[in-house]
Amino acid sequence: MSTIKIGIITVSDRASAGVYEDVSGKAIINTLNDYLISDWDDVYKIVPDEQDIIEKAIINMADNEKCCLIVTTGGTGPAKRGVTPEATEAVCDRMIPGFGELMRVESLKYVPTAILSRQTAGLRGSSLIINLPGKPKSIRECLDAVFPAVPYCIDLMDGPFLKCDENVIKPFRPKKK
Ligand SMILES: Nc1ncnc2c1ncn2[C@@H]1O[C@H](COP(=O)(O)OP(=O)(O)OP(=O)(O)O)[C@@H](O)[C@H]1O
Ligand SMILES: Nc1nc2c(c(=O)[nH]1)N[C@H]1C(S)=C(S)[C@@H](COP(=O)(O)O)O[C@H]1N2
Repeated sequence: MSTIKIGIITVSDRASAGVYEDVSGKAIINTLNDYLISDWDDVYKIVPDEQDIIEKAIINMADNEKCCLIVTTGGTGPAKRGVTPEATEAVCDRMIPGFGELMRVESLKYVPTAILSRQTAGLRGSSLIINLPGKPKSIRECLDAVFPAVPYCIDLMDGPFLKCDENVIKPFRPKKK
């Protein structure tokens, strides 16, 4: 069986320049390690807030690395250089707006500025791409909300079966594969 690969893309001018450590990308890896019982490998990249560079990173992880899931962090807000949702939409075949909608609703429990995130999700080939905000604490807040739907989404794309630790996160699969 081929290994499950998951892409993590940190989009931040300062983290990519080494001004600060990328805490958010590592938080994604730690959270997925908590959730998943299945063995998986991360494909990890830090990029600046440049639309073409973000697009190339997503395309490489989807088309070449064959990541079933790609999670981005950062660049989703109204700051002028924030273009991660635009890069995501540009490379996706189809969008799944419910991810962004649910993450914003859940995030409102933590911060009134949750509505500032334009985060979205979409499909490219056999990859699901999900945007998260940049703040380290937003990673778990958002992933806890939407991850229960992720394994079934990947099932429906004929991707690998993601087995989760149900004491940590309960995936919902309406139909057995
Ligand atoms: N990847 C990250 N790792 C650690 N902290 C982060 C990360 N991204 C954002 N933050 C924190 O969240 C704050 C708000 O993030 P902001 O939206 O300004 O993104 P940023 O990536 O820092 O911006 P820029 O791309 O201009 O460097 C930052 O000041 C920083 O403290
Ligand atoms: N769960 C959660 N969502 C959140 C936040 C947060 O702290 N927690 N921060 C908000 C803020 S302050 C901003 S500006 C937007 C966009 O963040 P980004 O530009 O770093 O992606 O995400 C929002 N969503």
